[in-house]
This record gives sequence, structure tokens and C-alpha cells, in this order.
Amino acid sequence: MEQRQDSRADARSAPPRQPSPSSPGHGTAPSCGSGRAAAVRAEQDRVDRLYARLDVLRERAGAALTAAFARGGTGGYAALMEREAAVAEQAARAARLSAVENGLCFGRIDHDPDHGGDTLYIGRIGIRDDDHESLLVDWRAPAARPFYSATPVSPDGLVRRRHLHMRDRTVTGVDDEVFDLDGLSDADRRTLVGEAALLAGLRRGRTGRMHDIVATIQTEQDRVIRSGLAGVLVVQGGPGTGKTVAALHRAAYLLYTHRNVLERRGVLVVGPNPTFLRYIGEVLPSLGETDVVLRTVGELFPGVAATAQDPPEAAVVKGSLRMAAVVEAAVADRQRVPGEPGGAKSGPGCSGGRDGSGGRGGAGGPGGAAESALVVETDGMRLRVPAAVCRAIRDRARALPLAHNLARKLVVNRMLEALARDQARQLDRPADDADLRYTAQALWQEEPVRRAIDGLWPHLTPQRLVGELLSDRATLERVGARAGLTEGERAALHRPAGAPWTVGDVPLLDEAAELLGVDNSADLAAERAERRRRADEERYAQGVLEYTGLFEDGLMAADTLAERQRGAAPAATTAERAAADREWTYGHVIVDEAQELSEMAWRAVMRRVPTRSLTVVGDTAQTGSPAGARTWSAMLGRYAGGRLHEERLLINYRTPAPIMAVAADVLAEVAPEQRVPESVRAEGDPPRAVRVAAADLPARLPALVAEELAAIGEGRVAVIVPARRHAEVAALLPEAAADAGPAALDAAVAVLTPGQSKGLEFDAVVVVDPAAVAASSAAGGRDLYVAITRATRRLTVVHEDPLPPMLRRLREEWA
Ligand SMILES: Nc1ncnc2c1ncn2[C@@H]1O[C@H](COP(=O)(O)OP(=O)(O)OP(=O)(O)O)[C@@H](O)[C@H]1O
Repeated sequence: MEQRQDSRADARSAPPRQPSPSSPGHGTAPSCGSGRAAAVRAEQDRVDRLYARLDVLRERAGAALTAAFARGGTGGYAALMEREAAVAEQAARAARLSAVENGLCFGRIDHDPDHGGDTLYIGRIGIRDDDHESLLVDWRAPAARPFYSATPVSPDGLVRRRHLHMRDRTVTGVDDEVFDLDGLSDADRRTLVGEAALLAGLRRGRTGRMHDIVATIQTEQDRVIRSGLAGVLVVQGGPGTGKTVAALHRAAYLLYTHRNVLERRGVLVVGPNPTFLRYIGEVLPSLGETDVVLRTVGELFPGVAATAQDPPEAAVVKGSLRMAAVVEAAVADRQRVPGEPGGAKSGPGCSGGRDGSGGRGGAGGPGGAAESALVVETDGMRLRVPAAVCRAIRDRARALPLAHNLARKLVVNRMLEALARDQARQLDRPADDADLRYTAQALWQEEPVRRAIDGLWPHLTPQRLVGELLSDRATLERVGARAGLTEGERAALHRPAGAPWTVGDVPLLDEAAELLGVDNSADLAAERAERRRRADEERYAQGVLEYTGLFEDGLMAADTLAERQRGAAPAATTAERAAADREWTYGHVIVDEAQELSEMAWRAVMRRVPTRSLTVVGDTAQTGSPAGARTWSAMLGRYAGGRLHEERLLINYRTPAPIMAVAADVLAEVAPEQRVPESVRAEGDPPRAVRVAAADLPARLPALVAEELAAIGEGRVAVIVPARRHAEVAALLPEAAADAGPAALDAAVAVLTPGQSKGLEFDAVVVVDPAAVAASSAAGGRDLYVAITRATRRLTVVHEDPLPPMLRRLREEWA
């Protein structure tokens, strides 16, 4: 027999019910009060033992870390590497143990006799005693699964699930769900209590940082979190359904379950903007996982941190997959032959010949391709390589399976050889191989020669290629037309030289980097020289250590001292190395607010995860970017093959039902095919619309915001405005955080555009000028939906014009 003793329901079938106000979180069993106290006492004993054990483990980890630091220092490179690895491992262990102080243990499960009848305690990490007996089961371990998956219909072998409520190291309450009353002893019956842990958590004011939810993960979320590592998992769900928080717990779960693979390759989380990444940044560390890289699309290309957005017309073109062909054509455009228009892949063109010397190309002037030539004036000679030879060299270089900068070596060598031959011919010398090589080397030292060859096949950085492409109308015209862009599209791409990088530029830079490649022969030579220098420095540092006595104390190794003397950073973690390396491939990639990514952005993301092991979370009803996703299969089908699996989250943990009813009307208008998530919290403050005469807004808005602050007590207010009114409204609220930077998370009041508010949540939301939000772009209605669903408790809509029909449910008040 199954019977629930608390107020929660199965998240798979219906949202949890509210606890009865008279006995919030209490069970129905007799002797509730004394049973509860006894249960709390018993659990406190257990928790005391767990913390005592945690303290012992921390002490040991600290000692092991000190020992690892002291190791080595004299044993050569291998010993140093070994020591570095030991230090990193012990440091990670110490960090993990210190991260779990709060809420170390949060639950307990009691199995029925047919399933062993044992009791397990569930916590943030697994803890064993010195005899290897399990004291605490890691929430991610298979044994912990029933804590999240058991339901009255399918109790998974449990008779009871208990939540422990903690303040620091003290148990303040317990909250039970009983699945089989017959399976409990009389003593157990007396301890029956119930408290809606989930609802208690959801009612708390928001802090501006997302918290972990290990104690209250719901069944549908658990399914997402524990899905297998392989393939593309798409998690589609309405606002507030816990997509983000579930995806982060999934990262922690995958790191635990597949630590060998993932610790080496790392996990990448891609989010929509730096503020969002800061908002979610504490979840994984609080779960003891630090080896995760958090990046926006604008930061995927190391060395560039783009935050600027393109105007919608440019965003659409830049996001289109056709830009891959444009970038390819831009590279070809820089592989030139005198007498041909830049980089044309076939046939002679009509533009004049190019030469690197500043003189006119070709003996016969710029009249025709056949007459063109590369002409270089050096040392009083006029060296000449006919266009046909240049073309043969270029075509050979293009045929190599090498990126542009690597194939350049062939072009340089062949062109130097051709120039050397011409010099020998003019001097009437025999052209033997050794002489030619010698002359070629000498020519390479000549500035005019280098310039001439650079003119035909330059060394290019992605920044130079893309920057020059977008800022030069003639190049854009030529390259864009060749790659099939329309005149309007070419015009939309143009922007002034030196303009800041936009988020939409970053996938283009990444594409360019692939095609250009990195000629690292100079780097390798520098590295060899650096290694020699390092060995010298270490020998010197060794002397210093012996002299100062630090070496005998085992406090510092010679290489560490040498590093410090150079001011270099200490050895990087996997996450640090991955973040700095554009070509790093991750073990798993999580993309949040994934509906915003363009086709080109997906191309850049997929490059970083060739195994196609991804978690993609988003809501196509919230798509704001004109280049974003309308359906997941259209966006991801080409990468996932048959391995695209979709899970849906249907329950809203953020926004109370009265506010969701308003949002539902908007959704019905902008994305009628989408299902409105059902709110966990059925009750809440009624949302309101306040009509304000335009002239009164400067006085009324600050007053309304002050009212909201007073109504929520501790908590945060967002004022969400259409982008074009952002500055005006921010000026009315001088105390508020006015930009979308991280300060927006810490301030009591933040003024944000709908796009900036995406993914965040606030206790109270004031939407200003909803009609303008809805009309601001083709996705304006979706922006309004996003704005409304940021609220965890209160919603106010301030409008000067009549309310848009989709907000008709709001009762109007004249302020
Ligand atoms: N099982 C849970 N227990 C406690 N809190 C939860 C749970 N699931 C979600 N929440 C809370 O609900 C809020 C919304 O979650 P989250 O931001 O992950 O939703 P989302 O689906 O990503 O929303 P959006 O699409 O609007 O950005 C967060 O405060 C989160 O901590």
C-alpha cells in the first residue's frame, strides 16, 4: 500500500500541492510533535557523526596537499610533472571537501524489506569511515536515485523518503513522505512528519545567485540530469521549469559518473551573456565541481570577449550558414595572381595586375592577364615572375590539404625560387640548385620581396581577415557576390573599420581560424629556446633555494621559484587550459538559452565537441534573436544524426499561477503551439497594470518601484523596458543598476531590456511600455513573454498607451 504523508505530489504527473496552512509540512501520524522532536534528535546524532568525519577527511586532505607540495623539486622533469599532478589532485580533493559544508546531508531513504530494508543517507558527496563502510551516499550515485525517482505510484523499493532541514550543522526539521505505511514499525510511525521542502525553498527571496537544488530535484528533472553521456539531449521547457538548474546538475552528475573522460577533456557550459554566467556561476562549485568552463558565444574565440550585438538585419546574415562560404571566399580572395581580381577561383579577371613593389605589374602594363606579372624592384634590378607562373604556384598551394597560413610556406619558397631564376637569367648566370637556394634566401631578407609575396598570399590572422572583410565595401561586394549573398545582405554586413567585435562576429572569427590555420613553426622554435632558458633559470633558482634554506624546508621547488621569478602563472587546470585553447575539444558541452544561437554559432560550438555529446537547453517560445532557433530539429538535425533525444519539462518552479495566466495569454498569441508550464505555486499576489500619463512617468515610476521594494521586503526588483527606452527609464531611477553587467545581480533594482533579463529571475518585475516591447521587433511578443516570466512573486505592468490586447487579463488602474 502506498500513502503520502506530506504535501508534495509526483512531479511527473502534477505539480506539487501546497501544504495546508495549518500544518505546513506536517504528516498525519499521531504524536506528531514528540515524534518530530525525537526524529530531529536522532538525525542530529547522525549528522554530527558525518561532520566529524568530514573534519577528519579535510585534515587529511590538507596534510596530503602539504606533502604533495613538498615532494620533488630535484628529480628532473618527470618528477616535477608527477608532483604537479599530485598537487592538483589533492587541491581538487581539498576544494571539494570544503565546498560541501552547507547542507552536507539533506536526505535519507528507507528501503522496504524486499529491497534489503536498509537506510541510506544522501548528501553532496559520498563519505566512508575507515573500514570503508558508507556513511553518506553521493546524490549522483546510483544508490541515491530512489531519493529522486520514488513516487507513490512507483516507490522504487522505498518505504520512506525524508528531507533533512539544516541550518549550518544543526538539524532544524525533517519532512517525510511515506510510500508504504504497513512497512513501517510503530516507532517509525510516531516520527512521521512532513514538510514541503521544495515549496519552502521556492518561497525564499531571491539572492541574485542561482543555488543548487540537490535536496529537491524533481522526478522529471532527475531524468534529464541522469541521461546518458552520448548523443544530443535537448531539454525543451517553458520559463522557470528548471532547465538551467537541471543542466548544471547534469554537468555535476556527468563529471561524477564519467570522471575519467570528463576530467581530462573538461565540460563547457555556454550561456547567453556574462551576467547570466555570473548568476549561475556558484552552482557547480557548491556541488564541488570546479573543472567546468563557462563561456558566452562571444567568448568562444580566445582573446576576444564580444558583448556588442549586431542590428537585426546584420545578425540574420551573419548567423546564416552561408557565411561559411563567405569566409572561405574571403580567404580565397587573399590568394592572388597578378592581373586577376582578388582570389578568383577561375579564369582571368579584369582588374589590373598586382605587384608587391609598388611598380606596375607586367611588362605590358595592366592591359591583360596574359601580360601581367609580379614585378619586384630590388638592388637596382627589376625581377619579374609571369602571372602564369604565379597562378601555377597558387593553384598548387590551394591543392595542398593545408590551411592558408601553412600552405603559405610553399608559395614563399616557390616565388623566391622563381625570382632567383629571373635574377640568374638577367645576370646571365647558370641556375644551379645551390646558387638558387642561396639567392632565394638572400632575396627573402629584402623588404620589397617580402611585401610583394605578402601581396599574393599574406599571412593572416582571423581578426585581420574578418575585420578587413566587413569594413571594406569593395571586398564585401566582391567576396559576398561570389559566395551568393544578395546586394541587401552585403550592405547589411558592412560596418566601420575598428568597430568593436559583436557576438555574431565570433563564429566568423572561428571559421576563419579553421581556414587560416596557425603556422606555429616560429612558436615551436621559440618554445625550444624557452626550454633551454628555463633549464638555466631552474639551475639558478636551485642555487637560490640552497642558499636561503627554503629548499631544505621542502617549501618550494626550483621550478616554482623560477616560475615566480618570471611572473608566470602556475600550472593551469584542465578548465584553464581548455579556455585558452581555441582548438580544445571538450568531453561534453552544455548550451543554455540555446534557442538564441545562430546556425554559425552552432557550427562553432560543434567544432568543440566532435563526439556530439551535448545537452541543449532552451525554449523556442522565448527565441529573441532573429537568427535563433524556431525548431530544434532544423537547427541541430544536421549535427546529431539520429542521436537527438528530446526531454520536456512541464512544471514552472519560478512564477506563481496568477502571473503565468497573464504570460499564457501572450504565449497563445506568439507561439500558440507551445504548452504553458504549470505553476507549482497556485497562489500569489495578483499582477496589476498601472496606466500612467506620459508626463507623470518620471514621478510615478520611482514611486511604483519603491512600492514593490516595500512589498517584497528582502529581494530584488527588475524594471524591464524596451531597448530604445532603456536610457530614459534608467535616468528616472538613478539608484538602480543601469547596465546588464554583473552589478545587475547585486543591486536591489536593475533596469534591463528583455534580452538582458533572459535566464534571470527577480522577486518583483515592473514591465514598462509593454506595447513598445511587443512592437520592437519580429520577436517582440516573445520578449514580452520573457519579461513577464522573470517574476518569482509580483508583476506590475506600467503603460502610457492602451494595454496591448494580449494583456487584457490585467485589471487596469489609473495611478
Ligand atoms: N527542483 C527544484 N527545487 C528547487 N528549486 C527549483 C527546482 N527546479 C527549479 N527550481 C528553481 O526555479 C527557478 C527557475 O529555474 P531555472 O532558471 O533553471 O529555469 P529555466 O527553465 O532555465 O527558466 P528560463 O527558461 O525562464 O530561463 C530557479 O530559481 C530554480 O532554482
